[in-house]
Amino acid sequence: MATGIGRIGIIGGSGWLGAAFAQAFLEKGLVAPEALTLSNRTGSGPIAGVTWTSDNQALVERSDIVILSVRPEQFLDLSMAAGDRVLLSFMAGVTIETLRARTGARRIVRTMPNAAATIGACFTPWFATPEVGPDDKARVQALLEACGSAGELGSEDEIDYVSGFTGAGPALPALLARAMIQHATARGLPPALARQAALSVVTGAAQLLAEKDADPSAIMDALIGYRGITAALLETAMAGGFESLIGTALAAGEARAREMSARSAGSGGNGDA
Ligand SMILES: NC(=O)C1=CN([C@@H]2O[C@H](COP(=O)(O)OP(=O)(O)OC[C@H]3O[C@@H](n4cnc5c(N)ncnc54)[C@H](OP(=O)(O)O)[C@@H]3O)[C@@H](O)[C@H]2O)C=CC1
Ligand SMILES: O=C(O)[C@@H]1CCC=N1
Repeated sequence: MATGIGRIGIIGGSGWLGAAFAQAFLEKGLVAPEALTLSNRTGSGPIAGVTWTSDNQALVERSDIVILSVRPEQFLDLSMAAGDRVLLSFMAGVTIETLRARTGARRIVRTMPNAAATIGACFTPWFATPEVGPDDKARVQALLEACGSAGELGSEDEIDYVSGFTGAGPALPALLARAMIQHATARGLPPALARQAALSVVTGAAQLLAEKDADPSAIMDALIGYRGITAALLETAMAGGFESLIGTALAAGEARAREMSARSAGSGGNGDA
């Protein structure tokens, strides 16, 4: 192995997540440029000093850990045999069974990062098959922590749940910010100021909630305790079903992840390629 982490290959290394993790590995000194191989269909990309290829099997041969970061539908057109390497998948809705059937891998880790990986603020849950030993689990944890934090899940089933949760990342907070911008603009605030106000509310809240021991309920209770404006706002949102709607949305994300998993299953295997 080139370093304690080993040689890393990222299939889809020029994509949103693949490039974010590749940059973070290099910036944190976790992986040396000569130990990092990235692929896409053109065999070239914007990250310098590493090896680029369009040959995914060549990438596999140069790697100890292979990260799969193509879109689920692109995976169905992709051919590679992982052998004994650790295969770490970022893909939503592609099960361990499908990964095993299509790549021959047995040491498989499914993960669910999100778009905040680009700013190193992504929490990535992961689940590993029993064949992944403690040393490789430690490597996986270190690789994922390059873009934020990470934690092991107890079952693959939980990956489908978190796909619409951690995987969606900024999506629900962005919806909240947009709803605030739309309301404030309709109320007559200048659009630029409405945008600045809404984004500062959401990003300021994120920073407060990132404080150690921050408790969303405690923050709400403290503000409701004034029995004034925030109490009116929060109690109206809760009485209107805000929390139950968030639950319904998360359940819809989970259901879609399961549909995608079912669709990708039985798509055929070429693990001996
Ligand atoms: N983006 C997100 O927020 C999240 C994404 N995910 C999952 O992560 C995975 C990657 O997503 P994301 O980074 O957003 O996707 P992108 O579309 O940004 O990246 C996909 C990458 O795959 C490359 N690619 C496509 N086909 C092949 C191939 N046959 N061989 C090698 N490379 C190929 C593309 O390059 P080119 O077209 O040049 O070949 C591109 O670099 C997806 O499966 C998604 O479900 C999970 C959670 C959150
Ligand atoms: O929405 C998606 O399908 C991808 C995977 C999870 C988050 N983004």
